Amino acid sequence: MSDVSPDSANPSGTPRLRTAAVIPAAGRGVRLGPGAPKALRALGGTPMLVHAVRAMAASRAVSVVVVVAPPDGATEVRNLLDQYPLSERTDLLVVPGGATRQESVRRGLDALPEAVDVVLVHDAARPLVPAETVDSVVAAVRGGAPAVVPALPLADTVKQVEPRTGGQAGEPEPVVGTPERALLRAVQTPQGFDRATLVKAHETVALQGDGATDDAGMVEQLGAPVVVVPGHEEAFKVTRPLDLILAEAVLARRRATDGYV
Ligand SMILES: Nc1ccn([C@@H]2O[C@H](COP(=O)(O)OP(=O)(O)OP(=O)(O)O)[C@@H](O)[C@H]2O)c(=O)n1
Ligand SMILES: C[C@](O)(CO)[C@H](O)COP(=O)(O)O
Repeated sequence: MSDVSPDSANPSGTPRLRTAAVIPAAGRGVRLGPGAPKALRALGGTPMLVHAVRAMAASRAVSVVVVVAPPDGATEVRNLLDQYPLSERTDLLVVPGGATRQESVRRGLDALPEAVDVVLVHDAARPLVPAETVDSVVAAVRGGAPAVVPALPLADTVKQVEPRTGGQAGEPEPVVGTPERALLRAVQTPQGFDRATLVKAHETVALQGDGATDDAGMVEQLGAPVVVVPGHEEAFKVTRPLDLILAEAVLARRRATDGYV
């Protein structure tokens, strides 16, 4: 088993290398519908972002959390998070985000303390990821994988289509293939990385202007290996209104059975 013990000073007093979680939370949440930025919307009466920060801090491997706030909202987010203090072993930083998820993650990476060698990138929009999933991602990175992705097999058959851009919504789209479902995985976060690998991916791929939808995709473009570990069905992303209903139900069950706050 790899070392996922808490980060702290070692007996000689030299700071140990540390694991940080960057939480991009600067999106609007257009698909969720009108309202406050998605990360600040309530889930069980508590902002979704607070659940996501707690989910990262619940892993004893994580000692630094960097929240990437909406570009004009870093002070507001800092003040909000100060109302939900974390344990003393977790440092919290808040920085302003950018226009795209990729840019927001890069700003989070720029804020990392020097001693950090492993970085998790976790969507604020996945507030209910269990600590075991976080731990298994960190363990795989500390075990030597430069990029680790939690993922689940697909429940639906997937079709590749020729998209009808500019046409009427709902216009039939020709199917051009059916990928073999057993070879596919639906990817979640936190994705875990050796820091140097992720920084290089962000420098290189971002410069090429490629709009990768996840961080591991950028590492793939570098040609570095990426591995998948089992994800968790409760690590789903709150994207559309129905997801919020599901998240409320999961949270209510946890509060009733696990004493979850
Ligand atoms: N400029 C952006 C865009 C997205 N994100 C973050 O990236 C995560 C995953 O993105 P997604 O669920 O797509 O969030 P939104 O971009 O907010 O959603 P939408 O596309 O519906 O607007 C979210 O935690 C979101 O806050 C970010 O930090 N900066
Ligand atoms: C990173 C991610 O959550 C992995 O599934 C996903 O790619 C984010 O995509 P989105 O389009 O920003 O929701």
